Amino acid sequence: MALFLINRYLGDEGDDGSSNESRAKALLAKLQKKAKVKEQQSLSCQGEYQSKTTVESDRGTLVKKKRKNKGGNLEETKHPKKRKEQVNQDVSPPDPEELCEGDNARKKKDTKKMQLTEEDKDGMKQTSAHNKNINLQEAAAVDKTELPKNDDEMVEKIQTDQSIQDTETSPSQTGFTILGGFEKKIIQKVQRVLPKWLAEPDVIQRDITCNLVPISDVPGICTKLQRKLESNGIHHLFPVQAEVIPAILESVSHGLLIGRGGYKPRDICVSAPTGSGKTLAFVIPVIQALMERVVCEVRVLAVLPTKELAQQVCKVFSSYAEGNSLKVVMLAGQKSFAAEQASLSENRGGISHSLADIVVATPGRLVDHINKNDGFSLEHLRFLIIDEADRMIDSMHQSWLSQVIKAVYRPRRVSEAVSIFKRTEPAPITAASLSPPQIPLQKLLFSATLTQNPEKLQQLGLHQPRLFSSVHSLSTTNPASQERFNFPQGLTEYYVPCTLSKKPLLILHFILRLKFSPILCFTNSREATHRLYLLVQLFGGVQAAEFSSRLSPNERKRTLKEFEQGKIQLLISTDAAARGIDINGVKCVVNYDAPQFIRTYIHRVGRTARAGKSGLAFTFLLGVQEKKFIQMVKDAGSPGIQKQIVKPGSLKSMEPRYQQMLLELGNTIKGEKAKKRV
Ligand SMILES: Nc1ncnc2c1ncn2[C@@H]1O[C@H](COP(=O)(O)OP(=O)(O)OP(=O)(O)O)[C@@H](O)[C@H]1O
Repeated sequence: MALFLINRYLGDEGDDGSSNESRAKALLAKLQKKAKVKEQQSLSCQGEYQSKTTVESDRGTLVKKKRKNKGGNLEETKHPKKRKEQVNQDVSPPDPEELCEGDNARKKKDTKKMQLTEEDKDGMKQTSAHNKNINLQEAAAVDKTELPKNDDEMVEKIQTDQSIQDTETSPSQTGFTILGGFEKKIIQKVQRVLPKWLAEPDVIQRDITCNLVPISDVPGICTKLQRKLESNGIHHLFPVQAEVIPAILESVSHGLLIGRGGYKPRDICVSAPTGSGKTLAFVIPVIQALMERVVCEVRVLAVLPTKELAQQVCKVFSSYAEGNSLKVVMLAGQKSFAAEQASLSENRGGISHSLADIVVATPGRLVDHINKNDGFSLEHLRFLIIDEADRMIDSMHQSWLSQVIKAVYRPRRVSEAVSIFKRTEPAPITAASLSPPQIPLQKLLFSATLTQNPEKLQQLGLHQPRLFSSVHSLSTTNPASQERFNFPQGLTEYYVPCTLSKKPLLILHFILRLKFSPILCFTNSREATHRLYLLVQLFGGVQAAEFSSRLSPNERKRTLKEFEQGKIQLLISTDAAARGIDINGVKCVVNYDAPQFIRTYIHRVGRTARAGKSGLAFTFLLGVQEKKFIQMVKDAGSPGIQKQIVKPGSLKSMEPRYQQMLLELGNTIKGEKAKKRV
């Protein structure tokens, strides 16, 4: 028995009425199909039966007999099928319906047969009752044999059958009370309900160029850092920085030990477009918070998904930590484990001393140090920065976060573990003296595509989170079928309809004829990246390079540097360069392979049009991809993606060379494979 029913939000698919309508239509079509099969079976069974029964003349006699019995029912004469059924009853041959009908019809018939036997037993020979029974039998016969002429009739028939079944089993008829079971109810549609902090964010202006804030107007930034910013060519802060920097600074206004009013500070989440300056939004306040520290301990940990991103963020931290005696260490596997270990701590007089204030790490290497490096302690950690937070949530299966949290609350030294037995000077007892101050751990999350899925965010164990977002469309009940994001203001998006074989020619056309350079070109796999790179190399005339996990970390570092220096015109990459990478001067991004997910698209195209500049993004689309892709981009809140047609004529002159190149490519790939085997 159902005691209660939980209506649960089952995702976005079922939200719109149109999908319900289409489901109903599909159901109806299914029912109609079943009915047709049943109809055909019934007809074929009747055919079988007809061949078994005797000649037509017999039927005529029997019909007459029946008319006599019933006082000449005109209806009967109008329906040969009904007549046939009556013949069956009178001569009692095997019922053709029984041969092919389902259980329900058989059940109905059995019930009626049972009724007749009871009457006989009781000696009820009243003619009226008998006639009534015959009429019932006739009705059942009509019900069984009358076939619908069209689909509507069939649906009606199914409904009538259902209602007959319902009345047959209804408790009022049987006299029994049926326990349990479910009443048919319309399932309530459940809307997604966002928690208040997600539904009502602090709004960030998304237009960078019109909303620059002079550094001196932003409260809390110390003069030392103001000067540092200016010396780095930054005179105004971007909207995300003007909002988030004071919020973080406020949480450390009473020092590193307690938050405002003695409470644990709120965690901060930031969702702002690509290239809007999120890195400085955490670097500046965190450096300022640590400037007054006396003992060197790891107080800031920034976690990033890739080596390249860790390197980039480490560089920004180092630039602003310079001159403040703060030490920044990177744990991303660029150096050997032992070298990283040596940069983290040193042993003096048998005691391990930290050599790092700020650690920038990738999750894998971080976990290695937590588990294998005794000199690495997170017990003084004050800020945990999670950049590219949505991606980091997805990599939570590595359980890096739970390991960090465990390390934060695990005392390093045995003496500190038993500090409860330490003698303290007698003093008046207060709430504060009974619970010694603890360093609060504050989480700072940043992403251009921060998830609004509360279940995913819950994995982070956020404390009274506060969201800063440039997406305005959030509401407590979100009717939108997809999450919406903000695109950089200066970005212009195009899609180029094409065929698979024309794609390489198109990219060559973009670079050689249209003179788009430098181009950052994305494919969907490292194999595709390598093949396209070889093809462009064979064609000649273009300074190209590839960027994927085929390359060693050092090769990747060098490639990015050369691309930034303008030595590479075309960088062909996997999604390894899609997130966070800040390369100055990328004017054009090409999605050679259309991305499958909207987040991937947003991050890829976000490598251009950064820091308020303008940029172009082209996506090559095959005919089958067009509709779905354009809808996906529209649903995500894109201001508009335009069609860009490249006429086949403009590629023609490159075709002979291209055909020759394809043959050469085959040989090159064969050669590479042979080399690998050796
Ligand atoms: N106030 C500022 N004035 C001028 N340039 C700035 C300012 N703040 C940041 N920048 C520059 O803007 C660029 C983009 O910044 P950043 O990499 O922090 O963006 P982001 O929001 O983290 O982007 P993504 O989401 O792609 O990681 C960088 O080159 C940075 O130096």
